[in-house]
Amino acid sequence: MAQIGQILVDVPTMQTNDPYSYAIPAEWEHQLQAGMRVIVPFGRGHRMVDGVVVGVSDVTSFDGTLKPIEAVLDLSPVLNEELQRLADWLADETFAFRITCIQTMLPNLLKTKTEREIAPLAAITPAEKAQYFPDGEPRPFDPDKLDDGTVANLLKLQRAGKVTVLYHVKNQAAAKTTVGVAPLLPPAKLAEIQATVAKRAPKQADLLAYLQQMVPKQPQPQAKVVKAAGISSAVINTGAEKGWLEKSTLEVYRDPFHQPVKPTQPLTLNPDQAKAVTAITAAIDGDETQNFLVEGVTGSGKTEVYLQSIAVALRQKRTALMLVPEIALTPQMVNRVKARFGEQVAVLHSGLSKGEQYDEWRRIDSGAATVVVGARSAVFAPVKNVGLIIMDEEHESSYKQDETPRYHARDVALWRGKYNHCPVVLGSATPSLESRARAAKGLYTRLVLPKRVNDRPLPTVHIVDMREEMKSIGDSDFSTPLVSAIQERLDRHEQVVLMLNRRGYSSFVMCRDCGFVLKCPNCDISLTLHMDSHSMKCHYCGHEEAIPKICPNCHSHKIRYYGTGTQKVETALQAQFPTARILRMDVDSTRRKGSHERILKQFGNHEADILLGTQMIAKGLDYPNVTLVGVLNADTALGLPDFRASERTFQLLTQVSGRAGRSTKPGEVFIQTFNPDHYAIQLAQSQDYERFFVTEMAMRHQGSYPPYYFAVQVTASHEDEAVAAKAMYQIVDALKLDLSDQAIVLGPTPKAIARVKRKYYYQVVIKYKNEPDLKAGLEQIRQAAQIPARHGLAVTIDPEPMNFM
Ligand SMILES: Nc1ncnc2c1ncn2[C@@H]1O[C@H](COP(=O)(O)OP(=O)(O)OP(=O)(O)O)[C@@H](O)[C@H]1O
Ligand SMILES: [Zn+2]
Repeated sequence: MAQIGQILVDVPTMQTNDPYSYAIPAEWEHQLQAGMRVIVPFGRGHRMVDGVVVGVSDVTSFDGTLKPIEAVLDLSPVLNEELQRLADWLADETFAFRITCIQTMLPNLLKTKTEREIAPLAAITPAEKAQYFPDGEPRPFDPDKLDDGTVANLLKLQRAGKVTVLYHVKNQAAAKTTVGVAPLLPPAKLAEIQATVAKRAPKQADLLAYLQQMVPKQPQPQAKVVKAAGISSAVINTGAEKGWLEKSTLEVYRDPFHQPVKPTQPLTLNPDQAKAVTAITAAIDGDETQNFLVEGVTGSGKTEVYLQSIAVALRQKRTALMLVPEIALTPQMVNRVKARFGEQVAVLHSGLSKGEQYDEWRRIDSGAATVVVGARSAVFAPVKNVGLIIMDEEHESSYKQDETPRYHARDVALWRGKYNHCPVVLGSATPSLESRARAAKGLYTRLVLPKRVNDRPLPTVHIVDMREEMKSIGDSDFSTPLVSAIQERLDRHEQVVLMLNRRGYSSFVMCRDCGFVLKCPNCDISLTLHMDSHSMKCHYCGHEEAIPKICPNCHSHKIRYYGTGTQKVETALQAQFPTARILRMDVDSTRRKGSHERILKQFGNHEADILLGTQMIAKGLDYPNVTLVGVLNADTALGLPDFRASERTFQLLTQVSGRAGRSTKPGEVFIQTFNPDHYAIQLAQSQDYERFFVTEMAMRHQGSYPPYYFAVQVTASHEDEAVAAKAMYQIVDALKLDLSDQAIVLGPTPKAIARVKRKYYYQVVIKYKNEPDLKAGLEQIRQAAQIPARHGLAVTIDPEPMNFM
C-alpha cells in the first residue's frame, strides 16, 4: 500500500487554494502527518516550493503523473489538529487563501528558510547516542542528505522523546551580541598567578582577583568586568593572551519583560469581582460553552478577575490564553500576569527576536508554558486543552487585522472557545457596541463591575468649551482651567497625563498668499511637519522631503504652519511650565525597541511630572500618583466620515479619563472641545456607558449601520483610476444583490483617501441583514479578481470593516 499526501503549496493564488496530491516517498510512509511542512516540486518547471500537509491517504498504486515530495521539513506537525481546522475556517470566513492563513498562524521563524539540527535529549541511551551523535553534539538535520534508514530511525527516536529538532535562522544578523569574558583557570591557580604579578602589574592582579570570584564557564559582558575590576580593556586582552580567560560572543537578551517580577498573591475580591469569578468558574467546570462580557468601569479591578479565573483553569490542569491590545503599551498587564503565575507564562509579541518568539512558541507547544499573554496574533498560539480565553479591552480596533487575512481576534477566540469547550471572557470599561448588543441578545453573559475598587470615586470630568476659551487664550493649546489645574498638580508633586491625538509638529504647511498646501506626491494626503527630523513626512507611505522655505507654487515667503502636533505642544508646554519634567510618547518617540516600556517606567518612577502623548497613553495605565488628565483636542475623531466616530470618541475619552485618581487621591479630568454639546462628549463626562450604548444604538438603527446590519467592504485598487472604478461597478453587477430590502449598497466611491502609494482605491460597502447568496458571490469575485488579464488590479474583501472609509 502506498500513500499520497495532500499538500497546500505556498503559492497564494486561486488555482492553488486547494491541495495538490504528491506521492509520499517510501521512507516517509506512515510518518508524514497533516500539519507538517514539506518541500515539493511545483509547476512545469518543477520549481521547489514550500508546502503544508493537510491530509494523507492510502492508495493501492500511484497515478503515474504524481510527483514525489522532495523533502520533509518537520519531524512532527507544527500545526496541531485544532489549528488545522482553524485555518480552514479562517480562510472561509475572511476570503483569504488557506496557505496565507496557515502562514499567519505560524511563528516567523517557521516561515523563513531555516537550518535544522537534531539534538539528543536526556532519554536517549548511550548506545543510540554513540551511533547518531558521535561527538555528543547536535548535528545538522537535512533528511535529504541522510540515507533513508537513518531518517526512519531518527523519526522513531523522536517519537520516543529521545531526540528533538532545533531551528536556527540562517541570518542571525538581527541578534544583538556583545563580548563576554569567562575565566579559563580554576580560582586557586588564578590566585597563585595573582601573587606573582601583584607588585609588577597591579592592574593585572585586579583582573585576576575579579576572575577568581566569577562562576566558571559563565561569561560576563566585558564592559561589566572592566567596570567592576576597575581596569581597562587592554588588561582583558593581556589576560586572554596569557590564557587566564576566554573571550566569547554573548547574545544579549532583549526581551523587555524578562526582568524578574515580584510574585503576588491573589487579592481578596470585592462582592462584584467575586460574583464574576464564580460565574466564570462555573463555566470552566461546565460542559456547555458559555461566553462572558465583563463590563467594569475603569479601575474596577477587572485584571484581578482575569487572574483568579486563570488560576481556576490552571488548577484543572488546563491552559489559559490572554489577549491584550498591544504588548508594548501594556507592560504593566504582562508584569501582573507574570507576577502571579511566574515561569509558566509565555509572552508573544513583535518585540521579540525571531528566535525568542520561536522559543516561546515551542514552550507553549510542548506544554511547558500554560498561560499565554499576547497581542492579536497570539490568538493562534498552539496552546492545547485551553480552559479559558480572555480578551482585555475587547473594544480595541487593533484586534482586527488590517491586511489579509482580515480576521478579528474576537471571532477566532470564540471559535477556539467552542472547540475547546471553554469560556471566552471579553472585558472592557467601554465594550464595543457589537459585543454589548450580543450580550443584550443573550449570546454573552454580562458581568458588571459598576464601581471602582474600595469604593474609590470615578474622576470628576470637566468639559472646556474651546470656542469660548479661544477669545482669551488666542491660539494657545491650553485652556485657562487646564493650565491652573496642571500648576496645582506640579505644586503638589502629583502627576499629569495629557493626550493629544496628533503626532508630529503641526498638521500641515500652507501658503498664506495662494493657499497652497504641501501634499504627498504618492498619496492624497497633506504632509506633516516633523521638527525632530527637520522634514515633511507622509504618514501613509513614509515619503519624506525638506521643509519648504518659500511656497513651491507662487514663491511667496508667507508659508506657515497650521494645526497642532505632539512635538509642538511639548515645546509650548515646556515654555509654560519651565521646571516641569515632560515625557513625550508618540510614534516618533517610541520608534526604538523598548522605548514604550522605558517611558512608562520612567513615568511610573515619577521621574517625570507630565506624560504627553497620543492615544497610545489612554490604555491600561495604573499609576496611583496621576490625579489629572487633560485631553487637548477631543474632537479629532468626531470629524471623520466613520460610523464609529462617536463610539471611538466616547471610548477614548472614557479610557483616558480612567487613568486619573486610581488610588487614594481623587482624580480630575479636563476635556477641551469645540463640540461641548455632542452626546459622545457629554456622556464621556458622566462616564455613563449604558446611556451611551442606548443612544448610539438608536443612531445606528436610524442609519442602518452595524450592529443592526452586517457589512462587507470590497475594495479595488489600480494605478489607473478608471480601471479601479470600472472593476468596482462590474463587481456590484455580478453580485446580483436583492436591493429590495435585504441589502444596501454604498458606492462605488473613491475611498476617503483616494490615492495611496500611487494607487487609486475604489470601494463599495454592502450592508445586509440576510443575504444567503452573498458569501458565494463574494467567493466568486475573489476568484474572478485573479484573472491575469486584469494585471495590477487588486481586489480585497473585508468581511467586518472597522470603518467605511
Ligand atoms: N479586590 C481588590 N482589593 C484591593 N485592590 C484591588 C482589588 N482588585 C483590584 N485592585 C487594585 O485596583 C487597581 C485597579 O485595578 P485594575 O487595573 O485591574 O482595573 P481595571 O478594571 O483593569 O481598570 P482599567 O479598565 O482602567 O484598566 C489596581 O491597582 C489593582 O491592584
Ligand atoms: Zn504618501
